[in-house]
Amino acid sequence: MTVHGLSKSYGDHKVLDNVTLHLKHGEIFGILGRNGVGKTTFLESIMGLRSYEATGVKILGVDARKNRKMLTNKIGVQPQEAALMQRQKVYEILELFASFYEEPTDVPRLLREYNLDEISTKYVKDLSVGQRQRLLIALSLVGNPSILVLDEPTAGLDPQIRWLIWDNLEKLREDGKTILVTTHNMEEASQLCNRIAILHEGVFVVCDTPDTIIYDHSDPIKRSLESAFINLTGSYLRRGVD
Ligand SMILES: Nc1ncnc2c1ncn2[C@@H]1O[C@H](COP(=O)(O)OP(=O)(O)OP(=O)(O)O)[C@@H](O)[C@H]1O
Repeated sequence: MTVHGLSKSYGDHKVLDNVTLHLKHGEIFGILGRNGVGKTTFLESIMGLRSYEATGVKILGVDARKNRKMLTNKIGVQPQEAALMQRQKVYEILELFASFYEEPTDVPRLLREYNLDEISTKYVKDLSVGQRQRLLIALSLVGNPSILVLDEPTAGLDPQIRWLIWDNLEKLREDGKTILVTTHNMEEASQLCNRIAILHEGVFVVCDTPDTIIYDHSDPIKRSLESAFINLTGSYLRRGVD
């Protein structure tokens, strides 16, 4: 996936300023950045969910704007919570989403992998936060996509569920899937991601492996991704934002 010169403004607020990014096949790529910096805007733009200006966005070698329909089947996007019909059962909603695709993933397998099999007959409205999040990720995989795009997939989850999701994402990478993920979790970014880009004031200020970013940008006495992140994006609080 290659994104060239992508810009996005809301009115006169320029959120993304001519950003460029290249994802390698079969990697987990993390996008980090402070709250409100534009991570979701970036993901939703390349997915065609928001308008944008760009010199070029190529996904799986084809122009994303001209091949939107074809790409819909190749990219798995974690649906918004609102896509969940509260009065449907877990397995029903997975089977419904699966019916939209020509070659869907095996629903019972997804239920097992995301520990949803024991609650497959539960109504969506009765699910816990962790169960809902596992269902949303399972739904992003139901079309058997080549590229998976996840916006903060583990936000607000307990360590057990986070680890289950990390394990499953690692297995997907082993299967050759490319995964683009945003996160505020530095452990997740440094352990799971092959490479990371940090978005700050409209541009990616760094794009490299976690180890290189830590080595190049963190304090020598506090070697960590968090220290590198703070050094690259500032330790100040932003008036009206934080
Ligand atoms: N539809 C919209 N109209 C106007 N402004 C918007 C819109 N969507 C987002 N914004 C603004 O654009 C900026 C970037 O928002 P975005 O949600 O992309 O940030 P983010 O990095 O994903 O944030 P977070 O980490 O808090 O989820 C924010 O200032 C936000 O208020």
